[in-house]
Amino acid sequence: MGRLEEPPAKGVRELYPFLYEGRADLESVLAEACRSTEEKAAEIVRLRWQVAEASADALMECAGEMALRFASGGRLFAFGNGGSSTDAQEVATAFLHPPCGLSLPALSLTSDVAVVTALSNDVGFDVVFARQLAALGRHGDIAVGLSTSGGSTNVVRAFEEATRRGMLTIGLAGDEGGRLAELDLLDYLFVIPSSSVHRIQEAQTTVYHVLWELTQHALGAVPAP
Ligand SMILES: O=C(CO)[C@@H](O)[C@H](O)[C@H](O)[C@H](O)COP(=O)(O)O
Repeated sequence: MGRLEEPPAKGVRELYPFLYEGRADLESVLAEACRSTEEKAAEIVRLRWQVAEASADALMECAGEMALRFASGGRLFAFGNGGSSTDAQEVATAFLHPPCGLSLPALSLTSDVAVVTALSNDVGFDVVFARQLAALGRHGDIAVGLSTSGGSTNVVRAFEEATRRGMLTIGLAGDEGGRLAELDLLDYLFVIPSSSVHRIQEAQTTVYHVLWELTQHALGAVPAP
């Protein structure tokens, strides 16, 4: 990989003089930003290796369980807050409308603004996912919850509801797993060992894309990864 030490300075000062107003140090700031970008890229590679090494067997086993659920008519429900809410949407989209392989029934519980706001307004944000699972979830379905801290109450409550309903429960968390790890509630918990919310979110994409690929393979829809 080429080094990123040099800032993209050529012509920048001429093209965007307002950027430099009152910022004599901007070039060194840009250089530092480039260096730090390279370090972050290296960190995300390291984290992905760590989670792959620590969880290879669990990922394969989990994907096998997911394939069994889908083959028996199960559906996947994904949920999370903030950046994890859009990750939940990507999880659902990847399973429902993949670039190749089988289209599988999957829904994000973060996507319907009317449902999310009504439940939050009328009942409380803590139950925004649990209430949806109480209405939609059935024995044999799959719950995928993402939380970088592992501590969001609405994610924990959703998993409690999913467990009551006999759903397969799969959590993605960061750091040391937070409350999701402490509660020891889940069938599978994949932890990204970082305290950076952004690095955790980046590594979590790899976890759920690998789960997607292994599940499709277990269903005979795509070749072995
Ligand atoms: O980091 C971002 C966006 O990248 C934030 O929006 C972040 O997702 C939000 O603060 C969430 O509410 C954090 O919740 P959680 O991941 O700890 O469950």
